[in-house]
Amino acid sequence: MTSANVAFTLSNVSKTYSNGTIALQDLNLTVKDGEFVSLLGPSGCGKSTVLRLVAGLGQMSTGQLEWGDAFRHKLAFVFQEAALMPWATVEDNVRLPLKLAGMSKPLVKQAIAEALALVDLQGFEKSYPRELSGGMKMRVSIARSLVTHPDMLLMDEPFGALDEMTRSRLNSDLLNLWQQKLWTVVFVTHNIYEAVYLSNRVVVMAARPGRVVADIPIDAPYPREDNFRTSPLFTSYCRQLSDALAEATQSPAELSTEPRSRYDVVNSIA
Ligand SMILES: Nc1ncnc2c1ncn2[C@@H]1O[C@H](COP(=O)(O)OP(=O)(O)OP(=O)(O)O)[C@@H](O)[C@H]1O
Repeated sequence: MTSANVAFTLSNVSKTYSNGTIALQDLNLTVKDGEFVSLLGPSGCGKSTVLRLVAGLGQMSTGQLEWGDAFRHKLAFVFQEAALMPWATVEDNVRLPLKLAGMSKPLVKQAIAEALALVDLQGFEKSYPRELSGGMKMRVSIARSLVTHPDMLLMDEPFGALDEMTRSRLNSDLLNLWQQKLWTVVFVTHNIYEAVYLSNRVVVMAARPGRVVADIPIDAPYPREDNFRTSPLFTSYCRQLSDALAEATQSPAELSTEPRSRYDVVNSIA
């Protein structure tokens, strides 16, 4: 892989919080420009810590983060909670990052309109969060992230609190947008089906200490139609991830020391 198509590399990263919790130990991860990578793993395995370190929110204890040459790394973070200002309209919520950046008024108006169109919320500019469904609130939150035209989305379980139907719809819409906009996406989830449906690669992590235990490419073409979700290929990837997760929840003593090779895992599909 040339450095030109690398978005970022985390090398030998460890993170110990001030209370002594070892959140990550010796974690290595390279994400390519334009890739959709999911981080999947049990609670507490350090998925959010990885995202925060990539976003520059907090310092690693050891190791390094290197950005690829061609990558502009204009980042946007999307959290599980929509975290909208309840007293502000949809457009005022989406306006917030632009206001903080001091953008001029005509450009702001256009940027808000574009961001709301991307998430299919035209016509809801004057609505308040209390008038919206959970899925719509999450769309507003995503619009607020997209309004600054990021290259990379760091998404921390953005659809974890939504019902299955809404999650599935937002998954499809996110994939369509990703294909149009050529973002690099790092997506944290607990949900195997979501990870398989969305990703080029799923990185499985284990806890205590947080580390990578499997790195599984999802070799299925895009666009991924709804029938991908019911295909034998989809089921076999879900099974592999389920096995890797079961391994991830074993105690460290029971695990092999090397991460599973992505090719070993792919070869075992049949
Ligand atoms: N600010 C902090 N101070 C101390 N410990 C922390 C802090 N943030 C996270 N941790 C601990 O670090 C470990 C990894 O946390 P992290 O939130 O990264 O995991 P996660 O895989 O994202 O978990 P979840 O899926 O539950 O969100 C956990 O044991 C957590 O309790």
